[in-house]
Amino acid sequence: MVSIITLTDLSQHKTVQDLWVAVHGNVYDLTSFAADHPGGIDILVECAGTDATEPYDYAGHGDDATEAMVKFKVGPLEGHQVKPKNAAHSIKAATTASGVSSWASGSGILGSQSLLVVIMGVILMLMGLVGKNVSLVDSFLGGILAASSVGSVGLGWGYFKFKETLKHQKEVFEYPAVIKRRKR
Ligand code: HEM
Repeated sequence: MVSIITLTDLSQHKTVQDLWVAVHGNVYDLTSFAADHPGGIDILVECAGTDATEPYDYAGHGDDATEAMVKFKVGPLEGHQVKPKNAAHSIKAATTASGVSSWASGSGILGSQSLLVVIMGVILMLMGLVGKNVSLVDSFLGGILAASSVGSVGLGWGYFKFKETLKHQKEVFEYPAVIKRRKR
């Protein structure tokens, strides 16, 4: 039977000669590995006897580390709460999606505005064709003027919507704070 390790048990193993750390709900005995740790022995000694999940993630460990740590596993840590996987990614996905959808709905409205503008232009041109007091050139210019003003409003609105999308992404990239691993 696998015995659950309490934080008090864990805290008893905090020296170079007896070095345990907990990562993501499991406790690892890194005594034999510490000297070979690519990130250095000091950092392991610093977090020995504690739940080092946060610094572990912060260091940006990859698959090599995940594979290597299996053989050092002692057992599960008591009271570990499993965080929803890829929470940060879900936030990013949701925020980006909302940004994209607002952009998409923006362009949808832009599309209908353009249609409105074309209809207005056509009406004005037809007025020019049938009307006695309006010349074809005047009505055509009127159509262009109306089209460009409505079009500018639409473009301005679309631009602000697009800016919102960028703003969302910036916020997403700012959270959570992750320092990328150095390339070797
Ligand atoms: C639990 C067992 C651990 C194993 C098996 C492990 C393994 C590794 C490996 C293989 C690397 C090289 C980079 C990679 O391939 O990911 C690495 C780098 C590193 N590790 Fe660990 N590690 C462990 C725990 C920790 C802990 C608890 C810390 C605490 C802060 C830590 C801090 C670092 C740092 C700072 C680097 C260097 C990152 C860099 O500069 O590229 N490691 N580790």
